[in-house]
Amino acid sequence: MLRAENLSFQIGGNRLIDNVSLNLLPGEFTMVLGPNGAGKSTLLKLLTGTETPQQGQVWYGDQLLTSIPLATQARQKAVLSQLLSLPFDLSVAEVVMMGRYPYFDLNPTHLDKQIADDCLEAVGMFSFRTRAFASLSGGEKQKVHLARVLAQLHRQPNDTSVKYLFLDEPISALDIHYQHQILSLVRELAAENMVVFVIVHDINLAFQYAQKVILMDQARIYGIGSADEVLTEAAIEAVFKLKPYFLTHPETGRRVMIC
Ligand SMILES: Nc1ncnc2c1ncn2[C@@H]1O[C@H](COP(=O)(O)OP(=O)(O)OP(=O)(O)O)[C@@H](O)[C@H]1O
Repeated sequence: MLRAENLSFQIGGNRLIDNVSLNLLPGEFTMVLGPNGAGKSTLLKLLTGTETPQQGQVWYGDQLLTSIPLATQARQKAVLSQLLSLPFDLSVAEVVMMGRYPYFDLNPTHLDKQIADDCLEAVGMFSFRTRAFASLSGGEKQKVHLARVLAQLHRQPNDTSVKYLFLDEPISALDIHYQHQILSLVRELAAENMVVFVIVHDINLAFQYAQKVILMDQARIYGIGSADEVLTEAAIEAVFKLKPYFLTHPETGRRVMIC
């Protein structure tokens, strides 16, 4: 389990995260929603150790995140941030292989190459493996970075340890087919003893995929629970300043929102 207790974080007197506590369970697909500037990406940075809170602590299992050696963290935790450009001129295969860096010393093994290829295949990008990463479209870049984090958390058959996957708007550049393909894939991964924390803006995707929703507003958690519990008419009006209408999906019966 991931446990965050009373996290607060400010920059120059600006409170970006205000006394946030939460538990994230392995096996549970958590989606994080909220308006622009609510603090979603900042919360992700605090939960992954990219930023250090002025107040509060983050625990991975029974260990404080700050006490876990970075080499260990690199094998249990993967992060996809919103920034997709790279400072170097790398091929697609080389970008995905970055996800395997925690596992080899100088040269990737045959297994590392196989895992990288499999992850590219999983996101529909295997045929691009020799292309220059910089030459890809925005959506193609996003898929390659997804393959990189999948390669980083790839499990060996006897590995049952908890893994932690953090994705900041991973489908923002993807067409509707790949939005669903990637979220289905991530849901399958969550079921394999993985803590999954995914920031999205699409409320209907949360109704469809999320097992837990965290709705953020103004540096705090506005609501946490199932999508039906959290994404209510009152909450959406209060947080997004928009009146929603709810329909019922004709086949699945789940809630669908229109505005
Ligand atoms: N380095 C910084 N200095 C000052 N303010 C910052 C800094 N980084 C972020 N902020 C502010 O903190 C707030 C939260 O930012 P954050 O990126 O966490 O929002 P978000 O919920 O992820 O938004 P979005 O949906 O637009 O991506 C924003 O108002 C942002 O302008």
